[in-house]
Amino acid sequence: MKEVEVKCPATVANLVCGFDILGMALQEPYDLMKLRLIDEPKVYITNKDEYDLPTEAEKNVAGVVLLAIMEKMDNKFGFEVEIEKHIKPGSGLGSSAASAAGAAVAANQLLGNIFSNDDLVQFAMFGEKLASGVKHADNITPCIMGGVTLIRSIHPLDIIQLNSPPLFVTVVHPQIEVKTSDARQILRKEVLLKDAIKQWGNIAGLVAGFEKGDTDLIGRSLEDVIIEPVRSILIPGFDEIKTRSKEAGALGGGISGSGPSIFMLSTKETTAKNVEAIMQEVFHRLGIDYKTYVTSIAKNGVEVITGQ
Ligand SMILES: Nc1ncnc2c1ncn2[C@@H]1O[C@H](COP(=O)(O)OP(=O)(O)O)[C@@H](O)[C@H]1O
Ligand SMILES: N[C@@H](CCOP(=O)(O)O)C(=O)O
Repeated sequence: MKEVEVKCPATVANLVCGFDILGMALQEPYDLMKLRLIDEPKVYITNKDEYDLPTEAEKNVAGVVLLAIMEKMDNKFGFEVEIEKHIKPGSGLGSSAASAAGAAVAANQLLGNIFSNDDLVQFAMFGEKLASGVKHADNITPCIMGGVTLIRSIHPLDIIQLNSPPLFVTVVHPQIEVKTSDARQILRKEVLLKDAIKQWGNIAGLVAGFEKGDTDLIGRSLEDVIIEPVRSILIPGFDEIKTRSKEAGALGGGISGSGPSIFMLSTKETTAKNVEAIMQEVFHRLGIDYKTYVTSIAKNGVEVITGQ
């Protein structure tokens, strides 16, 4: 029986100003997933974690991605899936994307790598549509390809992999769930021209900063005048963490994906650890359980650990 095991990284989508178009993969946390090819054209899902996610293929993001792949291959086979989740659903750390991207990459490995990265992103977007109601690729693309990625367009798909200087990423995940679908519904549908001008200046600055390895430019460009003012209201301690982290030397940061996680970028590990201490102090004082990570940008996306 053909089987593969993959490691599926967490991702930070948006990178503050790039709503739905920018994202990066993290070294930590990550999910594990095992996939086996079976003769029956069905998807059987087993959860090996505490999150009680749906096991029906149509309700699990990994399941819908595999069903899409099976349909493309005329339903000649099926899959058994074991998901061991360490990225809590509704974290803003791309939990759904890790399963969607992991399923696409693992299935491709079992099928002899017949699909391109663009094909895998297209398949994985079925999972994001299920999780958030909308096809967006800013988590699944860095999850599949690693590093920092830009989605110039999803119709047609146009992905640009960006360079990045070595940076430390400090993340705090307050243990409250914010569903991406809810965090999208509260957004205003229209944008003022003056805000749009500021935002596209920041996006261009951020992309240029990553490409040139200009960390000061990255820091100056980590500003969001459209989404953050609305969503940050859902995250206790957000303003204090951002202000104090920058005072401690972080380049900047903001909401990870749709929240509630917050991330900050630093050039030095000591700064990243000081930022972690600030995050811990704030959530401890607020009496909210949390998890923190001091990690870095993952060069690789979903990795095959064992199997053919
Ligand atoms: N394999 C899966 N992994 C994570 N979430 C899943 C999975 N399958 C279905 N879901 C659903 O997707 C939603 C979580 O996705 P989302 O709100 O985008 O959170 P995150 O920001 O952590 O990706 C939850 O409603 C969860 O039940
Ligand atoms: N661009 C999306 C990203 C959602 O990321 P997640 O990690 O919260 O699933 C959005 O901001 O809605």
